[in-house]
Amino acid sequence: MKTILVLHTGGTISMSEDQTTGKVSPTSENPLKKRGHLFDNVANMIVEDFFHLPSPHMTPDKMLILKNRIEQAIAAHEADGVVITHGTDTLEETAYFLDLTLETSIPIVVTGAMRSINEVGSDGLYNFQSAIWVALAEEAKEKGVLVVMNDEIHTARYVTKTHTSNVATFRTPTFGPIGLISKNKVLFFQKLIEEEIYSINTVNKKVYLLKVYAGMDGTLFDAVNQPTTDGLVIEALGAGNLPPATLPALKRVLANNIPVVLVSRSFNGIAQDVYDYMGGGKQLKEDGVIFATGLSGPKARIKLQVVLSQATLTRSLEDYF
Ligand SMILES: NC(=O)C[C@H](N)C(=O)O
Repeated sequence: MKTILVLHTGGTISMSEDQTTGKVSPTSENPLKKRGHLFDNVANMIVEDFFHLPSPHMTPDKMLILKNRIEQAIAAHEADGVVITHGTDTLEETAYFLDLTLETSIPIVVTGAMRSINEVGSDGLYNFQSAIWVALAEEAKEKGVLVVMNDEIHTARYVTKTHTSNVATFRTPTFGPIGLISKNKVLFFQKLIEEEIYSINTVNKKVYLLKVYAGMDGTLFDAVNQPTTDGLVIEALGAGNLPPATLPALKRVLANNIPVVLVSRSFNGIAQDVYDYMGGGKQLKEDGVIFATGLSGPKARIKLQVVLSQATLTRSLEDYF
């Protein structure tokens, strides 16, 4: 029988709702630990209450601690797969951080819940069970970090939370899920074309994220243009365009050798340097802005932070995106 390492980090999957007030609060011990017997004939389980965090409290430093624990388990051949339960608000960022920093072929699966453990129609135990099945599946090997929610299997790289309350909240824009679970049967129908792994031991780079809007000027660009800033990601308009009033401040950021990575604020599609007008993507790229393909703003920020945290860069920063 295979062994699965389960690392609980908190989130609604570990919370309970006060049936009178409707308030959802963390529990002292993750309720899923009491349901371990459901997997007695399925897998050996090593279960750790690793963090007790609502996921808005998750930080890159904590993601690194989680990564190091998993790395230790991999090196010690402690488990055949890993399941991490996590709050959904920042689940996609932790999953992608692990995807970029863990070198392993074993399944690493992240899951969560949109309803607390004692709510009618709670999805936590169901998602947890699905995550265990995926972590046990041979086909889940060599697939990078996976996010399993609501019967779907997504890559950590592209999945995102799209709804504040719906159990079907996790979607992959443009491409869709790479697999599904149906009555505990795990099916894959896609996989990532290439993997990216970066070895890091620290993650203290200051990388900011700005969302662009109609009529935006350079105020926020000037605000992040500091000697302590290591990078900037901008969620630009459409295919990758900016309002002209942002350009002088953007040029001041670039002149201070602060790398600027651009993604689109649009949900689907990719950023492309197409338009040749003031503020158009073609001119931004010529000015040195790096276009990231297919990533969301938060994902591009995680990636820039990880890439800059390596001991050395083996190629130009642009070649990493
Ligand atoms: N569904 C959830 O887990 C949301 C919760 N606020 C969290 O991210 O911890």
